[in-house]
Amino acid sequence: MINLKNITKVFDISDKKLTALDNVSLHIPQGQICGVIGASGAGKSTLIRCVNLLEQPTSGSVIIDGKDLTQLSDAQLMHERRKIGMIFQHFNLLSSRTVFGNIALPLELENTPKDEIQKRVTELLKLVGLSEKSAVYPANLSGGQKQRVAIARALASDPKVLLCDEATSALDPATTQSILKLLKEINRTLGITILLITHEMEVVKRICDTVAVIDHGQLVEQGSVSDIFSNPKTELAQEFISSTFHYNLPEEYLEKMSDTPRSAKSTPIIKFEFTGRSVDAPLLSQASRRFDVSLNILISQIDYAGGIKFGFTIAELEGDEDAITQAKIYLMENNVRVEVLGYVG
Ligand SMILES: Nc1ncnc2c1ncn2[C@@H]1O[C@H](COP(=O)(O)OP(=O)(O)OP(=O)(O)O)[C@@H](O)[C@H]1O
Repeated sequence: MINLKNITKVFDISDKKLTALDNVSLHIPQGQICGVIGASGAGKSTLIRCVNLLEQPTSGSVIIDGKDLTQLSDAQLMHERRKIGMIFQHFNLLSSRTVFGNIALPLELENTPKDEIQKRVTELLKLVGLSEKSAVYPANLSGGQKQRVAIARALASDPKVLLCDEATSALDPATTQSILKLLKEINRTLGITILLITHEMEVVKRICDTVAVIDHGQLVEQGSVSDIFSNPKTELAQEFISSTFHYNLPEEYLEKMSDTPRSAKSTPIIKFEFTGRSVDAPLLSQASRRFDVSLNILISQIDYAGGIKFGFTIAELEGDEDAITQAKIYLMENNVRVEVLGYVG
């Protein structure tokens, strides 16, 4: 449904050239949700803006529903853009129009008859759970409600594709969950293909089927969510996965911890991260037995993404220094990511 082929975007800034997208290719089949994740400045917004040609790629093709948008006349492009809805981080609602008026706008621009507008907007309000708010102005809505209005407006022209530009980044965690749930519902019930950009792996984990990691304008890794979570190939993908874990070490450990061992008796506090390839094997107990190292587990978490189990354990390791080193090597050889957080004692 969405097929980006070798997209490059170069911005001319005074006498310098900045390559914001470098030969990006991405295919999203009909009905799938794809997340593009990257750090600030990686090129996410430029990429999503190239999909509806708000930004003209310097080279490459943007094929939506079989048509290459870069080859169309302005009139043809306007027609094809109706197949593409978009929502934004800051909702972009018209403050002078009510909820009804905002959702009705794209239909009015298409000269849809009034009774049809009434019917369609009523349906959309029901879909996004805002039937009671039809006559309310955006200023009197919560962030989550505003995004629901924006979603309804994006769906008004019955698009085949929905682009989401950091759609939950301005929302609190609970509201984020409810908006992601709504997007998933829309994807399932209406079969709409969704491309979303985000800097949060949490969003990818919750609703995406596939994910692409963007870094300095290049897609450095892409695949199904289960593939990436079970076998991240780049350090960047691994970092995004790690960022979905939230933990606090006990205060008593933080107070005692130092970056380097204070004495020969110091013991390391180590974070072991497991992905789909390592999480089911009893690797920690194997390492403990094999190298005679004892583990005092402080925190452990397991989560799921795309049907894949992944997680981490933070433990204090006691034993001979060589034995600890060998245990660490053994775990790393078995696809466990090992990070020394500090030392105690
Ligand atoms: N209109 C523009 N003119 C010149 N440079 C631009 C323009 N838009 C984006 N850039 C540059 O292109 C690069 C990618 O920017 P982009 O906004 O796509 O990144 P991003 O991943 O969306 O970042 P963020 O998450 O901070 O919004 C940045 O270096 C940015 O400064």
